[in-house]
Amino acid sequence: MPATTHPATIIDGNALAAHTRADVARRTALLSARGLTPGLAVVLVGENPASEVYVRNKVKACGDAGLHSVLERYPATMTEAELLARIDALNNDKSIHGILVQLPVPAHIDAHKVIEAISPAKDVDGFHVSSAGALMVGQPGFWPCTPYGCMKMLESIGYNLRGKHAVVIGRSNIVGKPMAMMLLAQNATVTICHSATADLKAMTLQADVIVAAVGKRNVLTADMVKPGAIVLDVGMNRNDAGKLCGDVDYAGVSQVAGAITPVPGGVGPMTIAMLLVNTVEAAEREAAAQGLA
Ligand SMILES: Nc1nc2c(c(=O)[nH]1)N[C@@H](CN(C=O)c1ccc(C(=O)N[C@@H](CCC(=O)O)C(=O)O)cc1)CN2
Repeated sequence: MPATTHPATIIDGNALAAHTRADVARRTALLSARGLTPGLAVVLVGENPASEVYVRNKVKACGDAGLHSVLERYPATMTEAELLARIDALNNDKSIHGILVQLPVPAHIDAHKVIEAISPAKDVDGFHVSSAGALMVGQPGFWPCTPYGCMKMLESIGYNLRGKHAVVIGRSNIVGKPMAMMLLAQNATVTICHSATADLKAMTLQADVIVAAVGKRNVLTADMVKPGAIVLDVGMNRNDAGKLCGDVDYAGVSQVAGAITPVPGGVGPMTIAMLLVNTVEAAEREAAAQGLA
C-alpha cells in the first residue's frame, strides 16, 4: 500500500465553471452593448444520448451568459456533403462567431474533413489543424476546451508547473496531445503515456501532476500515485452500477493525492465553460477587426 497522507483537496469544477461563466457573461454584455452579441452554432448529427445532453447543456450555458446560440440537429442519415454545406453556410453567417460539430459523428462521416471545413476563426473547439499548429508553436489560436479547462483548474489552486514532471495518460488529438503542449508551455517536463507504454506505474510514480484521459475506469489507482501529486481526471465512464465515473479510482487516489478532480463535477463542467470563453474570444476578435473594440 502507498503511504497515506491526508485526503486530497477536491478541485471543484462546478464552482470554477460558474465563476468562469460569470466572467464570460460580463465580457458578453460589453460586446452586446457595442452591438455585437457573440453567437455559437452547435451542430449535432444523429441520436447519441450523451451528445444530446452535452449539446443541450452548451446551448443552456450560452443563454445563461447572454450569448446567442443555434442548435442544428440532423438525422444520422445526413450525408457528409450535406454537413459540409451547412458548415460552409455557418462560416459565412455574420451572427455566428463559433461553430462546433458535436463528436462523435456517424461512421459514414469523416470527422477530420468536417473539422477542417470549419473556418479557423470560428473553431471554438480548437480541433482544426490550424488551431493545433498554433498551440504547438505558441501562436494565438483557440485551445481545445477540455485541456484548457484542466489548465484553469491547475491555475485555480495556484499550482506552478515550472520544473514539475507532468504525466499525461492518453494521446488523443482533442485531449492528450494538446494537454501535453499546454503543460510544456508552462515549463513542465512532460511525459505522454499510452496503450503501448511498457510500465505505466513507473511513469506515474515519478509525476507531480497526472492527467488521466483514456476513457477506461481504474486506469490510475492509489499505488500508482506519488503522495501529494495533483490528479486531473478527464475520463467519463460508467461503473458496474451504471454510475458516472472517471479514469481514476477516486476513493483510493484521493487518499494519496494532494489535489484531485472528481467525476462528475470536475473537468466536465470546465469543458463547457471554456467553450464559452473561446466563443466570446472569437467575438472579441471580430469586434476588434470591425473597429468596435
Ligand atoms: N465537438 C465536441 N465534441 C465532444 C467534446 C468537445 O469538447 N467538443 N467533448 C466530449 C463531450 N463533452 C463536450 O462536448 C462533454 C462531456 C462531459 C461534460 C460534463 O459536464 N460532464 C459532467 C457529467 C455529465 C453527465 O451527468 O452525464 C461532469 O463531468 O460533471 C461536458 C462536456 C466529447 N465530444
